[in-house]
Amino acid sequence: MEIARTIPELRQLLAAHAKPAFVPTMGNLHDGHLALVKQARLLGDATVVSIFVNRLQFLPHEDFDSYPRTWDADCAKLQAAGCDIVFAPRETDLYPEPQTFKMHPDPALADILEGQFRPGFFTGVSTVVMKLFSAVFSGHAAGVALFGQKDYQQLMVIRQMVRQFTLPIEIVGGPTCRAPDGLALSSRNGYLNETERVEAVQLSLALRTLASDALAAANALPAQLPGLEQRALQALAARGWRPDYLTLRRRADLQAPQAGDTGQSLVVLGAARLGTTRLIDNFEV
Ligand SMILES: Nc1ncnc2c1ncn2[C@@H]1O[C@H](COP(=O)(O)OP(=O)(O)OP(=O)(O)O)[C@@H](O)[C@H]1O
Ligand SMILES: CC(C)(CO)[C@@H](O)C(=O)[O-]
Ligand code: BAL
Repeated sequence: MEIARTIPELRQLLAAHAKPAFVPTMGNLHDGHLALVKQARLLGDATVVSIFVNRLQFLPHEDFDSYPRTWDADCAKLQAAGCDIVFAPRETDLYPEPQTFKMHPDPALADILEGQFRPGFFTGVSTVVMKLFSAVFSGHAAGVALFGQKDYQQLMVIRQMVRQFTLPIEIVGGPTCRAPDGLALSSRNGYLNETERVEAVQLSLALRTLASDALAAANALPAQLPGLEQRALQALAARGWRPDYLTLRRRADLQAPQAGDTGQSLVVLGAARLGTTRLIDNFEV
């Protein structure tokens, strides 16, 4: 496994390869990341994983400084998973000058849900992903990049960006890896204390309940949905959570369902704080 710190180093390592398969991460790797890496190995002729905690996607009060940085453990896991190249730029390698030129994703998709509660988040994400794509894929006629469905809205924003800029990159979504109790794996799970870790699965259970209540509503769904969502929010709040949103949306555009939308076209998504930890999750209905 090779390690590239700078874009020229990365490009040199990739020069002999035809189709990079790329997994962008912020490090502190878990089995969800490693499942993407294993999938990537089947899809390209060089597997590249980036590790970069991107300041641009964090609000000033968020956890940029405390975000776990676990370089040695990450490298050991990537080596064992069969990664070929780790791209771990320093901030000055990726942002040698202030990033005044930014991506502005469609507000209809990016200013709702995560974007409502983390304003500017998807500008930060899509800007760094565009920069990472440029570092990894320039000079390549084909490539593939993999993202987890745990970050459902992020995957949609990136798909839209790639489509609208006709980048020659296939975007592949990997299923959400879960702990045995059903909690979605996430780097931020490491912030939870023992009691919170036991409680944490309740976010996914609340989403499952919302999904099954919504299916039971059948044709009455558009009228009943606000009440069902409110009930789900209150149930989590009663357990001590501070939910940002628990909602049922259309998979196609993350807008509210309309009469006639069936289960297969819907997704439940949620974000909530337990203590100081903010968790997100979703299920396709
Ligand atoms: N449980 C999971 N299953 C599958 N993919 C995942 C999972 N968790 C994260 N990913 C994916 O891994 C990639 C890198 O994510 P990231 O490094 O932010 O990890 P994370 O666990 O999502 O951390 P965070 O706590 O910041 O949300 C993203 O595409 C993300 O969707
Ligand atoms: C895609 C990403 C690596 C961009 O910083 C990040 O948002 C993440 O880890 O999901
Ligand atoms: N996995 C999403 C990255 C973030 O929360 O900043």
